[in-house]
Amino acid sequence: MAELKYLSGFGNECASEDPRCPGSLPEGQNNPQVCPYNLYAEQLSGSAFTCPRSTNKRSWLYRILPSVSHKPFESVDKGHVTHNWDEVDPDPNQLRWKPFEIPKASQKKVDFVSGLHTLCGAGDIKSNNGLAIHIFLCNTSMENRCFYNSDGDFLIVPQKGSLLIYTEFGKMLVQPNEICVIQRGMRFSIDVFEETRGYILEVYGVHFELPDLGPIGANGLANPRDFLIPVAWYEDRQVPAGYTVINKFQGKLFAAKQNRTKKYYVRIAPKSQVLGVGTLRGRLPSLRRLLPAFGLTNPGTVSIASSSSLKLPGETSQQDVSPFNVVAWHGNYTPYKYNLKNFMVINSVAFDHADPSIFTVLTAKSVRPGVAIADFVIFPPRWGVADKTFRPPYYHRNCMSEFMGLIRGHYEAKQGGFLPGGGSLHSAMTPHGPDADCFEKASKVKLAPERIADGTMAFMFESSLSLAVTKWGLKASGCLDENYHKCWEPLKSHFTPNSRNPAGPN
Ligand SMILES: O=C(O)Cc1cc(O)ccc1O
Ligand SMILES: [Fe+2]
Repeated sequence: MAELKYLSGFGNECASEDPRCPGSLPEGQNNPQVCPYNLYAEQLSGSAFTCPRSTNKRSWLYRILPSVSHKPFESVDKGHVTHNWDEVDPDPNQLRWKPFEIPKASQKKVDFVSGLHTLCGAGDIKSNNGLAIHIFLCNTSMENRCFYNSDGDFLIVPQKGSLLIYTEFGKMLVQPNEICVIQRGMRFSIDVFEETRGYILEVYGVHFELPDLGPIGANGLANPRDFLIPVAWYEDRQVPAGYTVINKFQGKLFAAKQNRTKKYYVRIAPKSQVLGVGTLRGRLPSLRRLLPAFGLTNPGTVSIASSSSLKLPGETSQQDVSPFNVVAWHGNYTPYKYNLKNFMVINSVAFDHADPSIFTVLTAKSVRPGVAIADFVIFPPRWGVADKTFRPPYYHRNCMSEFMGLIRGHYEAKQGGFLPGGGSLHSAMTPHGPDADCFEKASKVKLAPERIADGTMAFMFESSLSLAVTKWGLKASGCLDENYHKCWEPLKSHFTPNSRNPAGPN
């Protein structure tokens, strides 16, 4: 596959034309009476029209057919997708999952959508407040079907296998150690190349932002220029077997077939005699302009009908068409991707363990200052240099809920048991921290500058909401590690009431 091109800059106002149609973006206005190349103009609003400029998000898409060209949506099986946070009784225990099992392609073909499994979540989809964490486990590309989410934004973290994502804005290749965000309403279809696994953080009603930097200054953490946006790409592809648009709406799945433009037939009124077929893509006004082609000069004598009963012999009246028919777009509401290797790590260079908020890549803010619906936090490779310090994560209890996943390598707070493709959940105020082995090692080790987490990448979805685990998460996944709590059992008292031992071995 030829290397894909991208635009760059987080939240930028971008503009892109498929090079096959130069000049396809209207000049100086959004809604010309007739768009270049006779495209349709369609706005995708990602914020209320009236949001302040700093949070206002919308894009204009110039496309072969508007998205509204589809048959009615019908409810379909939602598999393991849920927004029911009362499926099982609450469980405050530390939870850990072994790597979630990917179905074998030889046994069952599963694509990204049918491979979605909701693990936990909280909040309310209908009032646009909350989040869900899903695991995707698939082995097959989405074939002539795309997906869009009416409920929220998807932050997708591939862990095994690359994702080639077709979107209305163009194509993105997202490999493990990269992440992408597909915002609410954007249609996408995913090709995979092997048995593929990853994590999704879905937030309802808000969009991800870069965290404020405060005293850090103007640069650092995830820099805006490293966020990549696809360039316009279209296909004018008819799918005789039917193209299916899948929609997640209020937590349930629906499917609709997407129609090619109805053909319009020109007849002489009142005899209903079909004279000929009009353009495939034109709108009615432009069809009227075609009338001279049928030798008709007086529009008063004709009517234009779309009824398939007027079909000419050999004509099909409707065919299904790819939704990736956007020839050009402009705006600031787009999908984007980011390579985690570009994260500029800031950390303690003197002593003590800083809070993991220093590793925040993206945040989805709540209305309470400093309190996130969800943060996406990573634990990237870096130097550990803190003097006289217990360097691994500290023991703690947190009013926030912490879901962790591992893309590759191992995590600094655990010697074993937390594996790539697995996960852990430490709920609100549930105690957790380094396992016994990790504590013993880190409190004895001679401190010197050391590389931490080289070749590894753990991450955390941290939320101010109290997360409920689903039935799939607790039972059906079959991956829950019943022995997780045992990793802290060997922790022993080192209390020496008669010796203060202020600085440990150093
Ligand atoms: O629980 C965890 O492993 C995540 C975490 C890491 C860290 O460095 C400090 C606090 C914290 O919750
Ligand atoms: Fe923690």
